[in-house]
Amino acid sequence: MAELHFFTGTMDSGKSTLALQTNHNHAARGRVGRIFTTHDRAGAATVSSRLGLTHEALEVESDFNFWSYVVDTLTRGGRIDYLICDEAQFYAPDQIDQLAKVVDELQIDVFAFGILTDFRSILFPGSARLVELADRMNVLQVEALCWCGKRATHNARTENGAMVVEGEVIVVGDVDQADEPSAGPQDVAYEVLCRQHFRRRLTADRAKAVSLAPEPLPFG
Ligand SMILES: Nc1ncnc2c1ncn2[C@@H]1O[C@H](COP(=O)(O)OP(=O)(O)O)[C@@H](O)[C@H]1O
Ligand SMILES: Cc1cn([C@H]2C[C@H](O)[C@@H](COP(=O)(O)O)O2)c(=O)[nH]c1=O
Repeated sequence: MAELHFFTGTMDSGKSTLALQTNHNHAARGRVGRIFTTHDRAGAATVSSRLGLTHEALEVESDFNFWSYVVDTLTRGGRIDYLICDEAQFYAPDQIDQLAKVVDELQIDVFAFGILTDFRSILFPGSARLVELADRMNVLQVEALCWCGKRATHNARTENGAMVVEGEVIVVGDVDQADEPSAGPQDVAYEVLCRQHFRRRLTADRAKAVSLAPEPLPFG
């Protein structure tokens, strides 16, 4: 039986790597798939992993219809055994419904990968629909860590180095790497945090500044 799988985790937890590994393993056994993504950091029509793997993909525009695409392909004699869907948090809920229909009516496996919540800690509509419809939901086993060492559960956004909770929902960006110079004044970056430090808006930079300050921070 085909299934709709949803693999989720914070940013930087290995989702795109797993997406490309999943494609590799299925393709190696002669199965024929299609790889989809949208708004990847590496640019349009590309799935990129921080481990250095990249693969060309089909870009999912807002009016793209998975059901029509698959039916058209099969009607023209094409073969599709599975779909890999990266950055699925950005897909519209209707597109997730189309993916579920592809699984049920055409017996094609769908492997979707995406983050659950945005920088405000609110579910992305596409991810919410995946939670509602997926046959299996898997949380990535390689845990991204907060600066304090606890498991990171939230994706914080920083602007001018400070965590923000207002703004556009979709802003493509990356987590700052520890060995890279910190973001410039206009840069938007992301940082994964545990819930406590997300609630307190305590990013690594701010924690460092606070620990150097003479007065302790008055937490409410
Ligand atoms: N230099 C490295 N050596 C080993 N692992 C790395 C390195 N850089 C990144 N990674 C791994 O890659 C993961 C991020 O993979 P990626 O597929 O890009 O994540 P996601 O798609 O979830 O944002 C990191 O959590 C880390 O485990
Ligand atoms: C939290 C959050 C993230 N994004 C963007 C930032 C990245 O481009 C992707 C996530 O990619 P990853 O492969 O999981 O690292 O999503 C966004 O647009 N809005 C947000 O709130």
